[in-house]
Amino acid sequence: MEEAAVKSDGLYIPLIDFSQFLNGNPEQRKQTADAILRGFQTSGFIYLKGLPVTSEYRKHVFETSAKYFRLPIETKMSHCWTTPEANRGYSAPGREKNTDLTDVDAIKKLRDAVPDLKESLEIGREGEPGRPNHWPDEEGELVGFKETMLGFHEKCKNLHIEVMRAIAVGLGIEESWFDKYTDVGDNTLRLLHYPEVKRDVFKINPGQVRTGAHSDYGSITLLFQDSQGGLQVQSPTGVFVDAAPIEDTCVVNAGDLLARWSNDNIKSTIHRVVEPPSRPDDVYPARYSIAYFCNPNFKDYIEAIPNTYATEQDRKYEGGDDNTFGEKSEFALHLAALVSAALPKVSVRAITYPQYETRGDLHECVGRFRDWLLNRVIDLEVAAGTPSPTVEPSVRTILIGHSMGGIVAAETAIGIASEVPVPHTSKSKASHRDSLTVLVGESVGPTSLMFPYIQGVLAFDTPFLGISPGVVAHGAEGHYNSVNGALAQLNGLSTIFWNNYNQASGNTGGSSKKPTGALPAPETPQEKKKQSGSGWGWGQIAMVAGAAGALAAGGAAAYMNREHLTSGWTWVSSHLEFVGCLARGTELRERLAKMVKLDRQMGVGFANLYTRLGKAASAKEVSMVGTVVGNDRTFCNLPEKDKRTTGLWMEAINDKSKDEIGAHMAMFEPKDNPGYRKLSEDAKNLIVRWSKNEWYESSGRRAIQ
Ligand SMILES: O=C(O)CCC(=O)C(=O)O
Ligand SMILES: [Fe+2]
Repeated sequence: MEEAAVKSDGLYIPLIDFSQFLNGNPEQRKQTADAILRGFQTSGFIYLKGLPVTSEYRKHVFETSAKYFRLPIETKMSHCWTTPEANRGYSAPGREKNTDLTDVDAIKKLRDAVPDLKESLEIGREGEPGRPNHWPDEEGELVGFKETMLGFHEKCKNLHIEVMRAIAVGLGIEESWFDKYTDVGDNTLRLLHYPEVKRDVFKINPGQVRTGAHSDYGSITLLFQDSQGGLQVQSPTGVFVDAAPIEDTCVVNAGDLLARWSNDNIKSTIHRVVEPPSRPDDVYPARYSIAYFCNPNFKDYIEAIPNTYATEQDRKYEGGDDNTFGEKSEFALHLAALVSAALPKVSVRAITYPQYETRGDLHECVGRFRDWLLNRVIDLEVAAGTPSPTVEPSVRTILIGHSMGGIVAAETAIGIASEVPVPHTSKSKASHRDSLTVLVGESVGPTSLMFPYIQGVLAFDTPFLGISPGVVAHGAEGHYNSVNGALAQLNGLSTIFWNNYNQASGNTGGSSKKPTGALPAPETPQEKKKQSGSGWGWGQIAMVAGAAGALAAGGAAAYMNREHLTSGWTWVSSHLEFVGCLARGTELRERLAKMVKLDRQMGVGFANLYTRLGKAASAKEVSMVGTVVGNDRTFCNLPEKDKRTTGLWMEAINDKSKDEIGAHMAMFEPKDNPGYRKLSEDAKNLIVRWSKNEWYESSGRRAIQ
């Protein structure tokens, strides 16, 4: 039933007859499912035959693809790939470089030196709001192109559903377990063409490849290759082994997401495309392949698949990405609903920024967030059909950040606004003449220039002035101290808290009063495993975004996650750069002052809703500071009561929480925060207050796809 498709250097890739799963009896189905799962577990790759894709149909799709690539480059460039979010359209040779590198400069260098020798067309789910596919005009040879490709997209979508069912059967869980993740079909069909290339090119440049070594990022990839060859898969010993074409088969490999989703039971293996196996001629012929990259539905919450771990302890990865504002961003959605009801003239949307993006250096993170925000707003403006979005944007954004996310949100707003001349009180009539005049114009209405237009920054428990000494002090919450200790040991970071402590106590003295926090307990092997490469982040940014005259908000997460507090060094160091911004006292105060200025001069609303402990909290001994009365306990350092320099700070009392970090984390959990309703109301009222202006009054709610 199972043969070897590839067997070399310790790499074994099985060739499996999928018809035995699709049409077989229960025993055949189970055996086939087991073989499929085993293949994914051992090499991360399998070959499937017996597919519901006839040779003629396959040939037709490949021929249609070849016709497409024969179009002149200018024609193909007319519908080119634009943003990673949309991931649709044509990519010319040299645009993409497949690699597992993550450093932007290093990738650029590599791409310049050895660009992938390929071109491609990405086709996403047709009809996804705000993300249209970029189709070529259907003329001549290309008549019927769209229909063919959408038909194949659908065919592959069904194949994805069936392969995931086989994995479920192999794992011994409900066969339909994955169906709820695969029904939408948030998958990408990618037509690939590797143009013919002189043999010398590979000789002259030893690093030259057709597609650089990489792993795929989604759940599974269905790869249809022609007969030329060149695909290689990395063996356990690090050797690249040919995964030679076998007629009428499909190569299926698991991606990074499935590896993580399966608690690393399944492998996501590195592969690449090189020149075909040696031939006598001087020119390697063109190669065509078609990859179908599968993902769970983009809206889905992802956590470990059942039966991929024995006990809770064995679960290596945290679920989901977007649980700061409640498990499925409920708070963001709830708030969007409240705001929507209060602002009936505009459409309101909540959009969450992916958690994994909030890493590393603060300024780089802000840059990435800004790019993302810009793309999202452009998508919304395009969907709304706004004629000139940069002159008269119809989208207004409220950035909403939790914890450190508030700092990202504030930095983003400051950055965007700094490119806008401060408006004079008298408006020049010339300002709306054309977009260029407006952009460089000196005296214009504030609303016409900022793009994306930020209406407000709403922060939740953001330590704009650092973290309160009570949080770091050695006290009743024993295990939290390990991380504080770890933080304190790290160069530079020790000042995060102590600067603020000094400030709070009026002590401007030196570093002699640093805490001598205990180092974290030695990690268990389990914990170690949990941290290495797991990719969880301390933060996430969530957005509540509106469209077509609406609002958006972005923010981030808990930078201290309860479960991760005990994990010590790795946690701290992996986010060191980012958390490090808390150590820069002057920068902290300047940031706040800039936000206040933005509020006053440009009408960008700004507030920080900070947690304060209520009835459940006891007074707490704070070493070197004294005693903090129970209900004075906050997570954030509070400003002196001068709103002119620090903006609006509103308390959000939690009567259930016994400690500051608990309150900080439970802000958006109704069951752990009795003040949740009030918090939501306060947040809504602020957004409504900031948004009820001329723009709002002149809006009419428009339907957005
Ligand atoms: O063209 C191929 O055979 C493989 C392409 C690939 O691995 C990819 O695009 O991710
Ligand atoms: Fe790939």
